[in-house]
Amino acid sequence: MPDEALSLPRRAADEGPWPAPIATEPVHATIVVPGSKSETNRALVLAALSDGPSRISGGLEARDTRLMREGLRTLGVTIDDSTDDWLVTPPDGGFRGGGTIDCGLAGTVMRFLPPIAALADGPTHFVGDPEAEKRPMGPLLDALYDMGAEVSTDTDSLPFTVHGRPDLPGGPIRIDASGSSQFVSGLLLMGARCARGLDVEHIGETLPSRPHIDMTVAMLNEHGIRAFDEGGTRWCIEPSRIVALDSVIEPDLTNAAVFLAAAVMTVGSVTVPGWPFETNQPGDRIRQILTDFGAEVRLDSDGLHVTGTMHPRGVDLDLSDASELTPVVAALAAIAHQSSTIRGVGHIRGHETDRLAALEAELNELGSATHQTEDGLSIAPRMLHGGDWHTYADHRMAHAGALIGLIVDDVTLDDVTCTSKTLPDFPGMWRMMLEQSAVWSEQNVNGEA
Ligand SMILES: O=C(O)C1=C[C@@H](OP(=O)(O)O)[C@@H](O)[C@H](O)C1
Ligand SMILES: C=C(OP(=O)(O)O)C(=O)O
Repeated sequence: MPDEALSLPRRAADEGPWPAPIATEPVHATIVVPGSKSETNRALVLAALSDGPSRISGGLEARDTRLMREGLRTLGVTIDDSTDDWLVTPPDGGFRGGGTIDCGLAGTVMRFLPPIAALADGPTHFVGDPEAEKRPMGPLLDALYDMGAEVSTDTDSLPFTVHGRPDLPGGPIRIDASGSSQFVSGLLLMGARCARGLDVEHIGETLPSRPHIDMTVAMLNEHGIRAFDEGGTRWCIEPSRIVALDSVIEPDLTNAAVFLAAAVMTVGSVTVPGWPFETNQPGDRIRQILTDFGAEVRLDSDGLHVTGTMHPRGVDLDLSDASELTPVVAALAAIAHQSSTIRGVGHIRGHETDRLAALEAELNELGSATHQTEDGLSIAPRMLHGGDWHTYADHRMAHAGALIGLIVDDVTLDDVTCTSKTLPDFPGMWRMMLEQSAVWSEQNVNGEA
């Protein structure tokens, strides 16, 4: 179980059932979204593997990134995160074994740190939340074994122990990454530190979340590492030092999605400042998705602006590249005026929870006609009603429930504190969004009078 010291402060008011606040007027708000989880955890890992100290600015302060920092500290990395600019100093004499790393429910921690532990001078034990023990790990653990590390595990999932060696050979690896792109990213991030480099070939039928692999390759390039991407399913990395580099983290575009979707839910408008014009984050796909629903979407130097429409359309989307968006998209689809189909996301049965089963169960509990397909969901328009919404410890299930609760009376989440996985204070941000909307409404009505 997670060490209490690792939990972010949770507000007593947010513990226990959380009645999702209703939007008494359309949402009109500007929401500043904290740093990207995916970029923050890659930047931390690359800084730890680099040839000198580096700074990370705008890093996300949330449970997943805190677990990553604690995990790296266990491996001997020094991280000063007492100010907003984190200073990361790699260990002098190589990575240190002998510790236990808590992965919580963080995919990036459980998939990015075992490859680094494989370079350590002793064994590292990995544990996680009970839900984390259901997440796929087998292909990555097999790959570590093929690279020259010993791995002890009873179940092919958490908990397990990686017996590292500083002279890890590496070499050619064949891996089925159809369960998670993070297997590939985790290997590529440390590949240059293997004695023979790494030659990773994906041998599965499908490869989800490809933009996240592109993000890994792009960040490796910035650190002076060339990962030759051969045909999109094979990546070759020469052994080399990893050049230390200061980095600035973009806002988390996937976390922004729930706030932007609030504009569509309530026929209001939301702005997210600092939206990058160019990015490797798959969350950027939300711009096209909300346009498909019928929203007006505009990107300018002030940020991304979304204005909702009275009659949101149904959508037909392949979300394999941006599967993290599925819960928020499914919530919107449930209130759209035509049927929707979401495809290409079978692997999210192995995310924080089985998201297809969870969305089917919770949406139908509120009166929806949602069905799982082999690789996604079909959602037909129905009038929704209030009820209990289970979050299954999944932050994005909480986002979906909160969204529906904006326009459907009496939706109560069993737990909202799970949102601290990637946002330090989602309930506070949600309340602030509604408070801003009330002020906007008052000013607007007064302005018109
Ligand atoms: O590498 C990353 O930062 C991520 C990759 C994706 O994982 P999957 O490929 O398992 O979907 C994504 O869903 C996850 O939220 C973050
Ligand atoms: C799938 C997700 O997270 P993780 O990094 O734990 O895989 C997510 O954030 O939607």
